[in-house]
Amino acid sequence: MKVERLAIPDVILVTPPRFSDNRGFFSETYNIQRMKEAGIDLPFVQDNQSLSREKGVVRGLHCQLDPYAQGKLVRCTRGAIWDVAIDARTGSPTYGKWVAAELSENNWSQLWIPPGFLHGFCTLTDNAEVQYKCTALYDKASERAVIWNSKELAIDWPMKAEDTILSEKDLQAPEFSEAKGWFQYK
Ligand SMILES: Cc1cn([C@H]2C[C@H](O)[C@@H](COP(=O)(O)OP(=O)(O)O[C@H]3O[C@@H](C)C(=O)[C@@H](O)[C@H]3O)O2)c(=O)[nH]c1=O
Repeated sequence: MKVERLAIPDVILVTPPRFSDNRGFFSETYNIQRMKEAGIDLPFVQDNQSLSREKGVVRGLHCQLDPYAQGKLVRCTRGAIWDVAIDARTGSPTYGKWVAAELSENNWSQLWIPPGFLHGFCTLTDNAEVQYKCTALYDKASERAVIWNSKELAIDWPMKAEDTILSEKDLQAPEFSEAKGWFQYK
């Protein structure tokens, strides 16, 4: 399995092998031992899947507060997305910095986003299907969001604001300064 630590080294891009033959392919998309060797060793308790019908859908930037803070292992099984992780851990040397990776049905990569990060993505194709494993259960009261195009974060999204589609909730999210103190760097 290919393993790459990104500019924020706690964020890890992994690419499991795909074995192709005349029928199609086979792939171990999650193997606890290989993920542990890659540095992803928290237990997962919930699997999620979303479908975004159109290119330009933005979901995020989302997190849950402790004790429901979630690590997420994200992949794209249909189409392509641009996935972004933002370090929101107070005291972290990379606090307020972001990293991104393209995840697609073609490159077969998965992005590990630890607890204490905000997460979001935009779809690069129509009908983008995203599946991700989470280390904590959904807890509505613990959910928090930061605005996707935060001036403070200056995320270099690969599309213009006028081409995006967001939920009402995400359009009303506050600036990153609101996230101060949500998480501590451990
Ligand atoms: C996230 C979530 C939502 N829901 C419900 C609440 C709501 O009625 C409906 C849609 O929820 P949302 O609009 O929050 O879905 P969405 O905007 O796709 O939220 C997701 O965005 C990405 C970026 C993440 O990182 C995820 O953790 C999650 O926050 O699904 C659950 O039942 N369980 C869950 O775990």
